[in-house]
Amino acid sequence: MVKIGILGVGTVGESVAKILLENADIIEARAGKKIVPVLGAVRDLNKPRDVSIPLTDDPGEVIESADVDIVVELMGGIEKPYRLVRKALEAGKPVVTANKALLAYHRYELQEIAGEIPLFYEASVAGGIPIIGALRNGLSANHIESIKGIMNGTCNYMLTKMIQEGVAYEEVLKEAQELGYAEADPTFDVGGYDAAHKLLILGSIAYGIDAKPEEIIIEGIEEISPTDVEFAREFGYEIKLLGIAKKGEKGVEMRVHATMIPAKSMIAKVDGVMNAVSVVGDRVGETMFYGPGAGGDATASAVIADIVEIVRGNSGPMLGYKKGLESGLPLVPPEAIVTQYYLKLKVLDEPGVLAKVTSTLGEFGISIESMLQKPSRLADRVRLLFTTHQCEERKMKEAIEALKKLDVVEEKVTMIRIEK
Ligand SMILES: NC(=O)C1=CN([C@@H]2O[C@H](COP(=O)(O)OP(=O)(O)OC[C@H]3O[C@@H](n4cnc5c(N)ncnc54)[C@H](OP(=O)(O)O)[C@@H]3O)[C@@H](O)[C@H]2O)C=CC1
Ligand SMILES: N[C@@H](CC=O)C(=O)O
Ligand code: NA
Repeated sequence: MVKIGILGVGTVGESVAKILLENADIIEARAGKKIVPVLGAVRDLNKPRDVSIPLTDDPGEVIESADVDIVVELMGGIEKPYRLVRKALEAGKPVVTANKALLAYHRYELQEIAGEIPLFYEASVAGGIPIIGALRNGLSANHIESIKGIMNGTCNYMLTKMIQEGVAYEEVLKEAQELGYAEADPTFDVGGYDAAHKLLILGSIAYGIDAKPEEIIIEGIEEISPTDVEFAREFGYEIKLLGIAKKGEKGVEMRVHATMIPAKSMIAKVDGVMNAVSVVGDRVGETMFYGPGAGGDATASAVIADIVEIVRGNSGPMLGYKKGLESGLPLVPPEAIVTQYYLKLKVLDEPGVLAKVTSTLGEFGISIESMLQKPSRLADRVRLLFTTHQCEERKMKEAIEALKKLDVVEEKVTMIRIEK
């Protein structure tokens, strides 16, 4: 029998304990051994729970208990779980975690500490989708060309409900929290940070990039308006919060932001809490992984898959080597990324305005791909919408500052990156 200790018996932890108990027969058949949750740590021992396992309010007790063979970390946070996971590994106990914030900051230190002790983290990226397993195992023969996808269930659920049903931002965020999709601090979701944590984990497995969240572009969905969605559709695009990691001549681009993607693409059709990640390998070509990105049971499914792997005796390097993987490709600095852009400007409706705007873009070497002019609510203003050909982020940022200084342009200029 293998005994499991769970740090955090909340949305995911509770589901893990329940599934281990309720699906014990099938799990035992697949793992080859009985797997039993024996102890959980929580903050509040008096809170009602949906599952009955022994509880403590001292996480250290779970790690130290001679009765616990594998430690599962599902409490969230960064430094506290780091200390606990480290302690468990140093005590020689395998660890499973769903904590992407922890891994975004400490994955390489933990890989070092773990050594031969298994440290598995399938649930940390795209919830129930086995994307870590796909990269570590199924696609291990490939150099990875790109990884692109919807990696935050809360944002995709919110965008879908806001766009398709017109539900207000605050209301739909509350729904996502009640459904157990959102992080303890939901600004991690809507601000793009959670998707960035996941992207960094994938970027380490695919490319050996040892970057921190502060080193990549992270933008959320707070600024996306229904008007942008409507205009995006006129150009044939949908808007999704994407994580993108792409190998190019200068290294690896990594970024998270609201993105205009062709309405006909598969990812554009992914709605609600579902995530989808496209991985292009140099030998296999494009592969696509789809499934629930958040929620107790879906996430617990991935956590238990890791436990089963450990019980079967699998391990291997947690991420792969830090240096030397993909010839030590560097991270491309945010200002050097190259992509296409959508711009929305409100301008005075008078002769010569369009020329001023297009010549300003031209000064920064930005070439216009298509343009639309739309009436605005104010009679003396119009909206100009552009999509551009590829240009460097630095040039686009400089051009936006120059546009804002034109006397015919109103202060706010909306920019959304396009990914084809
Ligand atoms: N929810 C989801 O869909 C997904 C979550 N994750 C990750 O899984 C982890 C858990 O998420 P989730 O289950 O949603 O979070 P919850 O907030 O629902 O659960 C957290 C649990 O940890 C306990 N806890 C927190 N701090 C401490 C502490 N200092 N000492 C003891 N116990 C503590 C809480 O106790 P108490 O119950 O008493 O408050 C609670 O039981 C996070 O890292 C999250 O990012 C990953 C993928 C999907
Ligand atoms: N808050 C996250 C949970 C899963 O990782 C999300 O919404 O995707
Ligand atoms: Na996963």
